[in-house]
Amino acid sequence: MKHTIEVMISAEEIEQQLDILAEKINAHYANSERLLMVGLLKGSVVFMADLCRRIKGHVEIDFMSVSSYGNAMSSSRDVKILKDVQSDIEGRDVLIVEDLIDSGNTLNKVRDMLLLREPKSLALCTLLDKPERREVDVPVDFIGFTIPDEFIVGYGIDYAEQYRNLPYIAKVVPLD
Ligand SMILES: O=P(O)(O)OC[C@H]1O[C@H](OP(=O)(O)OP(=O)(O)O)[C@H](O)[C@@H]1O
Ligand code: HPA
Ligand SMILES: [Mg+2]
Repeated sequence: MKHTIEVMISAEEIEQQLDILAEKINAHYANSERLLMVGLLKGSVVFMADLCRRIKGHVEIDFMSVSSYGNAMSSSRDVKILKDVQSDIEGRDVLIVEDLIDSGNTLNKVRDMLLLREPKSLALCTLLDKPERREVDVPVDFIGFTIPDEFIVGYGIDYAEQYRNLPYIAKVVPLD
């Protein structure tokens, strides 16, 4: 598809919001002994790298890979688990770190799966939330930005694997 991109959230705005988000997360986990942050590959990698460096105390990171979009622009609803976490999460405080919640299918599936393993607590953090697109309800504890129904790229998020390296968030604008 022929398209262009337009900046939606600048790198400076992301930095500022990460400071606010990290402050909330640090306060929430002030008494936690071994917080485990679980990022969903690949989209959350950039966000995870910036967020985890702002979290205090003993923190571990791990990753899962699930995929529902492939190279398409809409969710297939059929969320596939491609790589599981390496850590045993039973009895742990677990924070899922996600770049974007759109339909909610990805996080809903991951949440259900991780809850079966009986973590001490399970919370969800997303940089971007697109509530207008929600198909399933997911309880989100920490949200960076609530955004309108636009297709987003940058800061880890792709369109057909392109644009993950952008330091800002942009929207994809189709050209005819
Ligand atoms: O709320 P949903 O409608 O499920 O969509 C959100 C998910 O879709 C994207 O991932 P994708 O499956 O494209 O994989 P990627 O992170 O490797 O790009 C995005 O990074 C979220 O993980
Ligand atoms: O807006 C989006 N951009 C990229 N990937 C996505 N997966 C769900 N929504 C999006
Ligand atoms: Mg993607």
